[in-house]
Amino acid sequence: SIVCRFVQDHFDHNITISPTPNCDITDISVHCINKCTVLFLQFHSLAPMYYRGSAAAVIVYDITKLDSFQTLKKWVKELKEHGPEDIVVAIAGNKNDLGDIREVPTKEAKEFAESIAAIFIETSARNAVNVEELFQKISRQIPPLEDADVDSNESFKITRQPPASSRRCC
Ligand SMILES: Nc1nc2c(ncn2[C@@H]2O[C@H](COP(=O)(O)OP(=O)(O)OP(=O)(O)O)[C@@H](O)[C@H]2O)c(=O)[nH]1
Repeated sequence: SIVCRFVQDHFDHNITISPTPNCDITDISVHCINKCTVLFLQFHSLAPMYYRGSAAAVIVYDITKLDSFQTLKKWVKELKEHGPEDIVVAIAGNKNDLGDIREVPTKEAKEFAESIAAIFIETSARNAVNVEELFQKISRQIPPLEDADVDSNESFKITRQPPASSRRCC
C-alpha cells in the first residue's frame, strides 16, 4: 500500500480481499528525487540473492500490531547478517491513521530505529501521510548513481544495468 501510494497516489481499500497489490511493483519507473531513481521490489520472504546489491530497504510494520514489530526485528537481523554492509534501512510504522488502536508506541519504535542507525517514520498509506517523506529521507542517504541518465526531475527508467546477481531496490 505504501508503494502504491507513492507511485500511483492510490490506496486500495479492498486489498485484503485480493492480497496482491493493485499495481505492478516489479518493473516500474518512479520520480527522480534528489537525482536518485528508485526501483521497488516487494518481498514477503526475502532471499539474499534479491537484496544483495540493494541500496535501501524499507521494513514496514503495522502500528496496531505488536507482532508485526517483532517480525520487523527479525528482518533487521536478517539484513544486518546477510545484506549489503552499507544498505540504508528505513523503518516505517504504517497505519498511523489508526492511532486509537495503536499497539506499538512511537517512542519504542523510534528508539529501536536509532539503535540500529535506521531512518524512522510513521506513515499512513491510506491518508497519504509521510509516504513521500519516507522516500525523500531515503534518497538523501543514497548516493546518486553517477551514470544515471538524469535530465530533470521527470520520471525516467534506470539506465545502469546492475550485475546479474544484484539489484537496487527498497
Ligand atoms: N487504516 C489503514 N489501513 C492500511 C494502511 N495501509 C494498508 N492498509 C490496509 O492494510 C492491509 C494490508 O496492506 P498491504 O499493503 O497489503 O500490506 P502487506 O504488508 O502487503 O499486507 P499483508 O498482505 O497482510 O502482508 C490492507 O487491508 C490495506 O488496505 C494504512 O495506512 N491505514
